[in-house]
Amino acid sequence: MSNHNVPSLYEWVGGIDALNRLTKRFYEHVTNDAQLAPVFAHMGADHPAHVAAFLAEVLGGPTKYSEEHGGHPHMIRQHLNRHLAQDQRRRWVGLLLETADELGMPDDPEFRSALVGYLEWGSRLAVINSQPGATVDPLALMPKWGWGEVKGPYVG
Ligand code: HEM
Repeated sequence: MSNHNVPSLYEWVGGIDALNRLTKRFYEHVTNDAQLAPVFAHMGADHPAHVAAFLAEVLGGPTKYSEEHGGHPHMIRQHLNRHLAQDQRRRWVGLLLETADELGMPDDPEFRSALVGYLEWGSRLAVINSQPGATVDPLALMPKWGWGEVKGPYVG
């Protein structure tokens, strides 16, 4: 397969319908999870769809989250001052992956390692941005995730 024909992670997972199925089921589980339910007690009915649109854009799909939902700065703002803890972050990632298994999402090692790489990276940023004193760069670019590397060491 030439590079030109390599599908994006977005295409591989099954597009926006698959991501909507994933986040809908995931947040159903979240509301029944002792550790996570309190964190998401005030989320709106659109939260799963917003997170699906965000993931879609990160994974190489349509740029709807940037165009209609405020892009990366808006997402970061949603995490400010929430004092998220590592055990909550770990549960969030674990439950999302369990939900992907439950729904029969692609489970080839290449896709899952790329997905886990993004979820680890993104969820750790969410924790960092939820601590006191964190600020939002209004020009923050949307992360883009592909099949490979994390593009170098942490620079803050
Ligand atoms: C890769 C990791 C993550 C992504 C992509 C992500 C994505 C998002 C997005 C897109 C929003 C804003 C939704 C909107 O526009 O309405 C949001 C809000 C939020 N996120 Fe995250 N998030 C991540 C990790 C986490 C983790 C680990 C936690 C906590 C354990 C968390 C807790 C929250 C909360 C509490 C909100 C606000 C919900 C509300 O409206 O009340 N997030 N997240």
